[in-house]
Amino acid sequence: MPVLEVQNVTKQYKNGRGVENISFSIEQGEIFGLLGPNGAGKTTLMKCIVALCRPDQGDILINGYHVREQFEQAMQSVGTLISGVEAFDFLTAYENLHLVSRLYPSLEKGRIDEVLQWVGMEAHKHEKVKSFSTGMRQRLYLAAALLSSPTLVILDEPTNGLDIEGKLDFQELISRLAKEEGVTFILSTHLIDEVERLCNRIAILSKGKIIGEVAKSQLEEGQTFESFYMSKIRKGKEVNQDAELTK
Ligand SMILES: Nc1ncnc2c1ncn2[C@@H]1O[C@H](COP(=O)(O)OP(=O)(O)OP(=O)(O)O)[C@@H](O)[C@H]1O
Repeated sequence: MPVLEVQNVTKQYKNGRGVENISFSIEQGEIFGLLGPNGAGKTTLMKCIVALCRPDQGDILINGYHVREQFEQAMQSVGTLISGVEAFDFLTAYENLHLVSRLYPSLEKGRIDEVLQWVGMEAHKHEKVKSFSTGMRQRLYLAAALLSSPTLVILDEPTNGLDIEGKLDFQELISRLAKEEGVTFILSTHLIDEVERLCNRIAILSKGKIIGEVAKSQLEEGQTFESFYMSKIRKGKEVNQDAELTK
């Protein structure tokens, strides 16, 4: 059974933007990259997956549970880092994670320290979040996403604001969790080197639609995720230009 199934999902905002008829599924242990230009619909789709946004049509299943009808069961094994979801500034890193941990009564003692160590924030755990840099906040959000030992982790531009070392540490952590613990990841990012390094499959969103999907194993000789991405984006532009000309 796939960890995540997105079936014909459409979400249209009042201004007509959003995502249209999106379908894909992800198997356990995959690192799935969601790529696309600014405004393509990546965050919207991720928000739909974790029910921060209600699709107009379509179904989303996590480990076989319907996100809409079986929300609690579906979300039990999900960790998320989605733009726009903030920590409490007036609490420390540890206190913020402690607050999140109350959602998961069966967490082991010491788990907060463990995830803080993973993301390199142990030394700052008793500092208030209001004094944190963007990168430190991002590390804290990642720690929160991993706190409950989720089997599916949804990361929206997770290395935004991280320094070089932070990025590399993060990439190592994701690879390790996927390989050793079988954790499944969906990752949206604009950093193509991150995609090449981490992802085993990608989907390309453009103007709310999927215009390409490929696994690393399906790439032709000499082809990279970057060249696949650029070929799809260029093709999309040509199609749009042709449509304009025939209007
Ligand atoms: N709450 C909203 N109300 C109206 N339109 C919205 C809303 N949120 C997003 N949009 C629009 O929907 C489209 C998709 O936005 P979304 O944030 O999902 O894109 P994205 O691929 O995550 O972009 P980026 O790479 O810039 O983060 C954009 O055109 C955006 O302007």
